[in-house]
Amino acid sequence: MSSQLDHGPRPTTAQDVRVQDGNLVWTSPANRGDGAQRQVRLDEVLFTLPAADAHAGSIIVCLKEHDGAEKQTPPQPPFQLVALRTDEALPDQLLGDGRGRIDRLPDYLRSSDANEVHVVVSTGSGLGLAAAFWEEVLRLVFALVGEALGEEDKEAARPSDVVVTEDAHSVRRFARALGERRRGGDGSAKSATVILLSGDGGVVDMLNGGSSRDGSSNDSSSNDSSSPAAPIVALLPLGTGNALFHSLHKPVASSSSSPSAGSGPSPLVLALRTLFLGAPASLPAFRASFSPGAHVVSYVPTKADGKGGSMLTAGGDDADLARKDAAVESLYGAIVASYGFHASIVHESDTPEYRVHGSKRFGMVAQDLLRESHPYRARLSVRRPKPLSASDAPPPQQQQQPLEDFSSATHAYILATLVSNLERTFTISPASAPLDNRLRLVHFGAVGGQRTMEVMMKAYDGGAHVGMAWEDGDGPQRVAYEEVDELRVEVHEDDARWRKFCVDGTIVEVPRGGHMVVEKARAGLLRVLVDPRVLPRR
Ligand SMILES: Nc1ncnc2c1ncn2[C@@H]1O[C@H](COP(=O)(O)OP(=O)(O)OP(=O)(O)O)[C@@H](O)[C@H]1O
Repeated sequence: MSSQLDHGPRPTTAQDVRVQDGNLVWTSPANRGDGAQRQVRLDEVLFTLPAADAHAGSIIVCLKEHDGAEKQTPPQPPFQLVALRTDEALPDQLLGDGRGRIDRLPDYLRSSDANEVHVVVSTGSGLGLAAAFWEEVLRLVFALVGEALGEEDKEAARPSDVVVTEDAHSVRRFARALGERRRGGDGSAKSATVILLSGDGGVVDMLNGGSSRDGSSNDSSSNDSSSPAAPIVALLPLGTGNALFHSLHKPVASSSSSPSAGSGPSPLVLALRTLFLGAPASLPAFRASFSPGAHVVSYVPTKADGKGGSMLTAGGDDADLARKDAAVESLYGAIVASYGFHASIVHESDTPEYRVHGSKRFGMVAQDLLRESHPYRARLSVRRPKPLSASDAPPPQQQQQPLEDFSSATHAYILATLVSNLERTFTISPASAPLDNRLRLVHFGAVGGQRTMEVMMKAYDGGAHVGMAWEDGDGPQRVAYEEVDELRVEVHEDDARWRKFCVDGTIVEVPRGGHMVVEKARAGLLRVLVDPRVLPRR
């Protein structure tokens, strides 16, 4: 795929531009004869730009998306970039609610001798729309912005390169090469921004592929400064769950001023606004360490040679897949580390057959797992945060709290997370706020398929599962929810199917008696671009 940007779309001239019922309405001179008005929802407006060739005037850039476009006849492109040019004063509503005006290319998007801007197009993510989004939207937005901002910015607004993934290791390879360049030691290291057209997997690959540092830390206050050298990732949510994106944008996702016009900006609209109007922040991360013998489990198509180890034991037609393992000692994550029901769903739904169903794949596999309702046998221990002293200041001696065992020997759900949402509408940790760098545990015991289902459904109800408590034959039960500094899970299962951990979608299997320890990593491994409205107030 070429990294050359040609011209952006020629903007349509718009007159009588106004806001009406949450819509941006205009008349186009070409259509004057039919008197027809055109409109987009205000929620579809990305931002405005100065018109390049005039002292006055503006370009309004919008993104329309079409559900099920591929099923129409003839098939429609799923995205349509709309650019309007007007010489009129803009309605005030165009500047607000996350819509802004770009008068200068932000530093983090300038390709120069001092800064690289990379676009990573992950063709295997989600429903496979990343390449179309790059070609039909993002490439053109960069061209529009460059043209609008003048000659100097036009050059700077060309991304340094575009990486299109060819296999499951492409992003890691890219991250490793980026890390090596940046650690070159010749003093020439550049800052870098990586625009990820992917799901959460792209972030994990960036965290694990590029880092050479020991990032573990028990110091929860160490997130105050992000290293200026840490690369910035910008998220374009083209995966399935997009947990990190939805969690970072949750406070601004439903703040639309135009309730009459729809349900707020789409994730891709929010993402494009953040890309051009955002601010970098240190990305909170954890480190999951595994006992000896642990290995990452992945599957590769093997029609060609038929080799590769044991086949998937559950989750669809597995005839064309072979397992490919790689030893692992530790992994960084920014989203979730889990054992039990969640890890099993992620593992068993990650087949080509299930992937075509988008986020529905999780529910499909969940049904089977709920029927089985396996009681996961493991020892769970947590290290709780040290209570603040009366003066609310940390005590002078920063001694750790002890690891404490949970009494139950069987479990349905053990999940530690740094984010609020695993999908846009699935709120696993309602107390988590963007960038708060607090690790929270959600846990419940082996309570049976029916009750597990009820707990999960409550998570779709804004995270109402965290207060649930009930009585059953084994006595009082509840969904435990608390902040932890460290989590340790030691697995006592004979069948390897139930010895899977999940770290941000990566599946790790341990031998019987093996364990995973999760603790916060120190700040500065990566930075992430966020909507400035979610930055902590100083
Ligand atoms: N061309 C390709 N061939 C094989 N695998 C690919 C290719 N491109 C990307 N992948 C892999 O596909 C996976 C996509 O994961 P990613 O997290 O981006 O999407 P997702 O799983 O659909 O979304 P989410 O993790 O947000 O639910 C990654 O493991 C990536 O390495």
